[in-house]
Amino acid sequence: MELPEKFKSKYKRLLGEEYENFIKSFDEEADHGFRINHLKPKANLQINTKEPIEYVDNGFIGKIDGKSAEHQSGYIYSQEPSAMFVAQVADPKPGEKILDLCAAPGGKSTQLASLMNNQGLLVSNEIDRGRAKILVENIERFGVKNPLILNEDPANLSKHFKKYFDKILIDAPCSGEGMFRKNHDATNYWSEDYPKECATLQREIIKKAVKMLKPGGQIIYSTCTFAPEEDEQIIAWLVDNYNFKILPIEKFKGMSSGRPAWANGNPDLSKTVRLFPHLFRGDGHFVAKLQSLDDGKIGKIKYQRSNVSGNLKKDWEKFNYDNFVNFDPHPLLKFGETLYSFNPEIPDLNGLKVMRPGTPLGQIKKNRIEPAYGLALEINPEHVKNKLNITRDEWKLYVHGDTIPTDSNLEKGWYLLICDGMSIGFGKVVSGTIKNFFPKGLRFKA
Ligand SMILES: C[S@@+](CC[C@H](N)C(=O)[O-])C[C@H]1O[C@@H](n2cnc3c(N)ncnc32)[C@H](O)[C@@H]1O
Repeated sequence: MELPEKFKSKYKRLLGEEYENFIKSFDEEADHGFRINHLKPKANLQINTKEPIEYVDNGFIGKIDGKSAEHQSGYIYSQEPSAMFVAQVADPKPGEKILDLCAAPGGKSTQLASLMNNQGLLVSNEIDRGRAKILVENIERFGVKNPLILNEDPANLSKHFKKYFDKILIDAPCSGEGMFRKNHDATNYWSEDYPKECATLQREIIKKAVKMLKPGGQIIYSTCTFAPEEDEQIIAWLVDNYNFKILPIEKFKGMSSGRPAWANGNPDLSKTVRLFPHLFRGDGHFVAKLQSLDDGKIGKIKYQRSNVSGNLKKDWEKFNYDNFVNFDPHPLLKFGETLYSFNPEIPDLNGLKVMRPGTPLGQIKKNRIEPAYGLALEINPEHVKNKLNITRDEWKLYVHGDTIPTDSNLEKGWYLLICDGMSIGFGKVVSGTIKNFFPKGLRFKA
């Protein structure tokens, strides 16, 4: 692979003897991986799980088909193997409040959600509107319960969540040197000064993150670049300017320690972790875990309240009675023309750019409700009255937006469509036909 000359001379100087192996690794094929989603009930998945990844209990080496039922239904998530290490390091505990500050397309958010097992609060934020929409699709597909998905600048976010989170993951925008193998065009953005420019942005993001962290909370910082300016030097700056200590991270095969000599010599920097493609099966990452040494109170917050009118509540209760069993999502929120359930720990959403305040339950129509696509992917099928098994060929018709012929004796109404055990969406059965409610913007030819 053609790499910028200044990139090569920089790493020759930094890596010494290791340099040749490092540079050779750029000519090897990029590594692919995927995770199986344990938030969903067991299903008959057609995937190859021969090569498990040691440090992620549901992670595997391999490439998945983005146009498969497994992918559409959120049973699997494609993620580069080194990127899977970060959420493991965050080690979220059920019940914690966690912010994924730079979250799109959602690899780390969906993994955090898995580890949190749908308990606690996950706030996933992405500054870029287009990328935030992809984040929504991926989190929705994954079936995360009551996620708050925002499209905010960290500065505005920090005004709404003062000293609030137990953990904040900053998977920072970076010079992306670890992406070169997968995306050769990324080398075009690279210049000698690019890592320094990225570091300036990273420091700004961290300053805002610190304001949102509870005293005693943790920051997990990661990049997919090798540049010391964005890795060890950022962490050195953080501990020099704020009251944090670097926590040790358990390393697995092929992982190496951060290099104090590449920053200010602080020996604790060796507690950070580098994943180099010449030593480790993955494209490359840097991860650090920091503990706030502050004590004191958490910030005061005005919580979001339910805003559902009496009539809408009645429509919801009828819709719930007709279609679900033992299902009581709450509190409820009308947001736009959609009814959601939301996590009662979220702050008042006024003044925030909200992509999703929680789990979408249904589209509000005049005097009735239609089930939301996102609900089909989140709800346990046990709670749905009418279910219909469809074949993989019928699934192809569904994701293409076609109607599907079915038994003409089937009672009219909403059905959760299930393919090989995977919930894939709702359909409306009317006189021997399943009417298609797969969202228009997501349709594809499988
Ligand atoms: C490395 S990517 C995140 C990948 C994601 N965590 C995942 O695992 O799928 C970094 C993200 O930071 C966002 N970003 C760019 N500038 C930013 C800023 N000033 N503040 C916060 N996020 C920013 C980018 O749009 C990008 O989506």
